Amino acid sequence: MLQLTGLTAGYDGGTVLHGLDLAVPAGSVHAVVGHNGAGKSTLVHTVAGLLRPGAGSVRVGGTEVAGRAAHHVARAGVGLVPQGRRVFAGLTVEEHLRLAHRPPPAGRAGRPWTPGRVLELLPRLAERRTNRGADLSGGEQQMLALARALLGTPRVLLLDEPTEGLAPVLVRQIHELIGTLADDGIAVLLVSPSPALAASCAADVTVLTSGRVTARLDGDAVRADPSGLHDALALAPARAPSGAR
Ligand SMILES: Nc1ncnc2c1ncn2[C@@H]1O[C@H](COP(=O)(O)OP(=O)(O)OP(=O)(O)O)[C@@H](O)[C@H]1O
Repeated sequence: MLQLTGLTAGYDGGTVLHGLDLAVPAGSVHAVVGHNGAGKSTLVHTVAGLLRPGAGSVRVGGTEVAGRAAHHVARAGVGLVPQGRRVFAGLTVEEHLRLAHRPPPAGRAGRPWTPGRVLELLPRLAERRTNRGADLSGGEQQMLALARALLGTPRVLLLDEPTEGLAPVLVRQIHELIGTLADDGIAVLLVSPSPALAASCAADVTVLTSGRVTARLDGDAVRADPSGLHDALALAPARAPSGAR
């Protein structure tokens, strides 16, 4: 469902992603794990159309979207849950959901996501539906960011550090939710510095080091023995050299 080939991207200072190849089939979770500065957010932003790639291909269900604007990529079926959640402080949960709801294009397979359906999936948000973004806990804000992305009925969901700063009980809930969404047919690409998140729910795990793939592991193998993933991360430099190259 999501196919990246030779993806290269960066900023004015230079190249951050160096020819990345990666695939996420429908109904599966692919985790990209890497230290701070490895290029994880750059990867997510490039796929989402927020950053123009220097070279390479981004295919969503076979359609090329590399270099297209973010609204076009969203229309092609890519949903983004950004790092830091970015909910609106002054809008209520209901208002967020109303604003985010976009009926899927004609012919899109699967059951469309509506505000009612996301509130069934996320009952805590239903209880907080009249609360403003500023009054939600970090976990509730994360759920709201996820709800907002689902309301475009995505075929591909990009999750940028979805458990950052959350208590262990919420981290477990997010792991379960990610599994539920993949079971529903969504291709999930999640990026995180946490090997635990990758090991919890991913079918495939890629280690990103200074914008290059340095290991590809099978999720079941990581669950059986996480030492391979820990070794791959230990071999990666803890920090990318300062600035983009
Ligand atoms: N807007 C920007 N302009 C210039 N350089 C940037 C910009 N955003 C990120 N970078 C640089 O690109 C590199 C990769 O950053 P990126 O945020 O993609 O890493 P990351 O793996 O997501 O890190 P973290 O886990 O800390 O969020 C870093 O060297 C960073 O300084």
